[in-house]
Amino acid sequence: MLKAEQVTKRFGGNTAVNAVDFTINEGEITAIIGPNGAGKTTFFNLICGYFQPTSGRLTFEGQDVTRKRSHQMAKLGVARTFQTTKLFEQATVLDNLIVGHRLRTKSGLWDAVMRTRRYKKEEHKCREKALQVLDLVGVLPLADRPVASISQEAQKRVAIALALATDPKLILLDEPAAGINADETSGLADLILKLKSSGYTVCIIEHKMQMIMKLADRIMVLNQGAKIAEGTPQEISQNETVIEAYLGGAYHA
Ligand SMILES: Nc1ncnc2c1ncn2[C@@H]1O[C@H](COP(=O)(O)OP(=O)(O)OP(=O)(O)O)[C@@H](O)[C@H]1O
Repeated sequence: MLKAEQVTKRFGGNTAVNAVDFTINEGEITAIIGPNGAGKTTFFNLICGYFQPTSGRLTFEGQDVTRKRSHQMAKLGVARTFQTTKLFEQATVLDNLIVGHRLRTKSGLWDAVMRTRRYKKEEHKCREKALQVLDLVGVLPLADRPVASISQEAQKRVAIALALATDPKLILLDEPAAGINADETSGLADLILKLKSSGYTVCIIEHKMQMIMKLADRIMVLNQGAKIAEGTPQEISQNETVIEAYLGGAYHA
């Protein structure tokens, strides 16, 4: 579905991503792991068009997308989640979804002020879509609650719903389980498996190794910008280079 060939991103003299070859297969859960500063987030930002590579090539469903911007990648079907801090805390869960979706639909200010037929039709569609994705991520009963009043885990589900509202084929999850407890993490892992069984392709950055080992079909390991390994969870957990660079004693303990 998505292919990176020799993708490199430099910031001044710092090579954040260094000649990475990588494939995301349709229908799979692919994970990117690696120590802090390894280049994981930068790689995500390259895939979804927030950054353009310094060199190398990206293709999505056979189309060259190396120079595409984020709104173009969103249209092609690539969405990423943001940290929950990007939610409007005082607004309700549903309004967060509607505003997020409206930012991506077609009506302009004129339509909104005049409440044209197009605007009303889009508004209705946004609302329907919002309710549908809130149901999918399991927070529909919280739709009318202000975001500030719901749990961290529920907020993380809302952040995922926000990405799903754009109807992506590929969804990129950036540390979805950061800062939540073990029970909540397991609930979130179930949701990610549900996304896969609903037909989404998932790529995930996560530090919680147990979760990744359970979820991922394939894992890529980055270290200092370079890919040092790629394989199934079992292959990765036995890979000497990975154990040395990242997993260390902590994983085996
Ligand atoms: N916008 C930027 N401008 C300059 N340097 C950047 C920028 N974004 C990232 N970097 C640098 O690129 C390198 C890789 O950072 P990146 O955030 O991609 O790593 P990461 O693996 O996601 O780390 P973490 O797990 O801590 O989030 C770091 O040295 C970082 O300082």
